[in-house]
Amino acid sequence: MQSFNYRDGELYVEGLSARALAAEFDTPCYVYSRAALEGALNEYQQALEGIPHLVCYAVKANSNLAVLEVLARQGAGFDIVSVGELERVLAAGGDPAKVVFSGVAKKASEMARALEVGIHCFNLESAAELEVLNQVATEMDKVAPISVRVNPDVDARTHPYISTGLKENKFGVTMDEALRMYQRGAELPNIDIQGLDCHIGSQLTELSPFIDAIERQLSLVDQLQSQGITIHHLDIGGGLGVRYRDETPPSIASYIEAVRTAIGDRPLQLVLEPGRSIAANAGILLTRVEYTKQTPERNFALIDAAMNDMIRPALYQAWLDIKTVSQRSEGEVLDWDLVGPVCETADFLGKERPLNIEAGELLSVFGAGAYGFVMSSNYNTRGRAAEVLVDGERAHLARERETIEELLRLEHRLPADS
Ligand SMILES: Cc1ncc(COP(=O)(O)O)c(C=O)c1O
Ligand SMILES: N[C@@H](CCCC[NH3+])C(=O)O
Repeated sequence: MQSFNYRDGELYVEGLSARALAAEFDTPCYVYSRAALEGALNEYQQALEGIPHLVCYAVKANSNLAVLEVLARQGAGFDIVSVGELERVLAAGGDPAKVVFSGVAKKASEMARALEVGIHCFNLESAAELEVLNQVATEMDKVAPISVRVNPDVDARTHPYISTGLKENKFGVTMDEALRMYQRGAELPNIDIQGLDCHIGSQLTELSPFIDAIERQLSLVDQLQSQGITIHHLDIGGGLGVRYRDETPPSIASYIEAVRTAIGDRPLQLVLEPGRSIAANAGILLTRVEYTKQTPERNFALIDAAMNDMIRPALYQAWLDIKTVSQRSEGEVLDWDLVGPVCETADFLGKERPLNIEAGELLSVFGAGAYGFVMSSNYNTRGRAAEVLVDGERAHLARERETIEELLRLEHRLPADS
């Protein structure tokens, strides 16, 4: 069943009308579908049946506790990039033994916490980080499980800001450097070599870059084996794209099929770090048109969601589908620029969208479940939107709307005598 669909001209999220959700939780407001989250994770799990695997959902895509809880209950592991994300996973009941820790600049204190709770693996991104981790582990009398993240210099053919596997990107290390890091790691008593890691970018819509990267990883696995270093798991990262407009990414099943073929019958546990392909199409952003303003050049719909709520159009020129929550039979379809209240010309969610709208209209921004709320900010002292998780006929307030009092609470006036 589609989690977001129109019935009798009205948008529904599972069993609830979007109009009713907006009335209850106000706008702007993110709405996630539990069934859609579970469905996407299940697609991965089913496609991976029969081989040892761990699906580590990339928490950065959508880190709401209720979302993490849904995925943890279905057996997901988690890919984290900060101690903050680790605490979220723990708070949501996630299993630390299924956590992989990515990121180019982990602090010693973050490593210590991850060692304390016993994560599955640290994905190391530099030789310097290996030394720091060994030291932290030694001080704690622990052994740290590690992978080295290689940068295979493969073009992911995605937006340059979300490509991570080219040699000019800051991520990972070269194949040669990885080899040296494994040799060094094998000598260190508080380091336990477990895997080999790679993540070449996000919103990939073709299979070939993934397969190229995996083949390069596998040749390193073989080279390491010939030197007596055994790799137990292959972490292929995340990155599978979704359809926002007219993209035709491979399905989860065909992606996994291609990966399985590339790996063959090697005795490797397969670790994946999907984020967007689980969360993007499990969420919408509801927003209301406050005013309309028509000029000789443009038709502006001034909406109550802004770039601080959803920055992807401004940052990556991302195109998100935007529709009215109620399909109207009367009125006229015009091309509208959907712009927010923030004082930036880049503050738009869509441009020249053919829509039939008037002031007060409710709109739904689709594909907003990943890299939406998590990238929001308080720019222009705007409290961040509420987040709601729909489960069948029930709506669960997953995060309250931020109030201005809460925003001011962390700041302090100067002392009166200064
Ligand atoms: C290391 C790492 N793993 C996983 C992901 C998740 O990627 P995606 O949301 O494209 O699946 C990212 C983000 O690109 C990442 O940087
Ligand atoms: N934030 C990006 C994806 C980056 C993934 C993190 N490595 C987006 O919204 O498309």
